[in-house]
Amino acid sequence: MPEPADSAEPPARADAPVILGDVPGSFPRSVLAERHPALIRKVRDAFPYGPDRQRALDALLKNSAEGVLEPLDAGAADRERWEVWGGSEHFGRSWFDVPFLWSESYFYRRLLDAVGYFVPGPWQGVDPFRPFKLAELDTPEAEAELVALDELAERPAADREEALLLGSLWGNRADLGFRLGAGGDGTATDSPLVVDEGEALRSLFAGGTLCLVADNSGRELIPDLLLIDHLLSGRRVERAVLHVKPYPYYVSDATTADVVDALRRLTAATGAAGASGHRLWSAMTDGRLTVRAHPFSCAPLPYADMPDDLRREFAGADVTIMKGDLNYRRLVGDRHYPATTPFAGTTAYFPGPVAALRTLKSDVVVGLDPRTETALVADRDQRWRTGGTHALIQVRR
Ligand SMILES: O=P(O)(O)OC[C@@]1(O)O[C@H](CO)[C@@H](O)[C@@H]1O
Repeated sequence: MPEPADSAEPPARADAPVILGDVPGSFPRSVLAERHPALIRKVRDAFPYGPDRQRALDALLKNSAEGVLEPLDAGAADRERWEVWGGSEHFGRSWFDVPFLWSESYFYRRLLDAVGYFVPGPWQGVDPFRPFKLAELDTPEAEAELVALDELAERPAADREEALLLGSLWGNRADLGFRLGAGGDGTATDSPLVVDEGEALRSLFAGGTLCLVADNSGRELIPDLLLIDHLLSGRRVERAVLHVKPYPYYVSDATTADVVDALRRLTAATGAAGASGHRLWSAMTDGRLTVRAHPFSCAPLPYADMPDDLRREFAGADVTIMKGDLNYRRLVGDRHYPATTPFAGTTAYFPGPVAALRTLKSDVVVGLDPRTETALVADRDQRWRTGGTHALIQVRR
């Protein structure tokens, strides 16, 4: 088992400015000013909420555009948690003036309030994003991806592993929040990875424990589960822990209910996909695959601030895979780093080997070779950072 790394903040982290939402024309500002109102409209259209919920959605729309951040209601079970997570510092300020990670995360928490997710009543526990997540599982594209597994099953295990790893990586493009905005530029193809440390990652599959910190449900979670099945059934890992969100978040982020939906989708399939689904189901029932929904998974903070119990959990893993853009921002810190800042420095605090599998959908990136950065900028100015057209695999042992 690796020794816990030094938790002191590396200089790179402390020096780079935190990303805020206040710069006109910036990506964060477009998320707060355009994606969030679009999301409210979408959720409103998807459910016949009554007048009280409609009014609450109107209030959120207005507050998030021109108001200030306000504490959660007195009765909210997590009111104090949000104070500790930074609320006491940020409440009373504009949504645009606090760290982007903070205001964006708080928006999702407030959206759940507006739709009555946490309070007793007819809408308690009803995931406002569920219709979109379910629709994803039912597309011809999702079907084609499952059918393709039959052919993959014929290939040598090492090839299968590489394909499944890339499937899990590119599955991260399946992000419903991202599709609400100007994000994808429609030219997304599987371009060469801007950093490819896939081999280093695979060398860490040595029969121990894998933590996979999931991102989106549907067409990202299915390939994540297929990768886990491959690793468990080939004894590449002995045990896998899948971290999901304790409540709906960032539109399509996976919750336990989404894991069950994905497993049902797989077990209902024929051929290799169905077989995988049944193996995963058994792995969950016999404890080789466990699902965790830690409250910190929805925290508006970088993982450098993780609580001790979660730190111990990651310290006990032989490798932790962080999926997706948001987890990347939280892993390295949501800051304006020079793109060539070493990944190892920004993740030195992490208590064990850690890997990022991410398509690039926000400004943050570290660990690029200077030539790669120059070529990317020459080709598409800074759009490569946010367009979802590029991806990376980075590892810190
Ligand atoms: O974590 P994911 O699903 O890969 O991407 C989430 C994300 O791209 O969506 C937001 C915009 O809607 C970004 O701020 C955020 O990082």
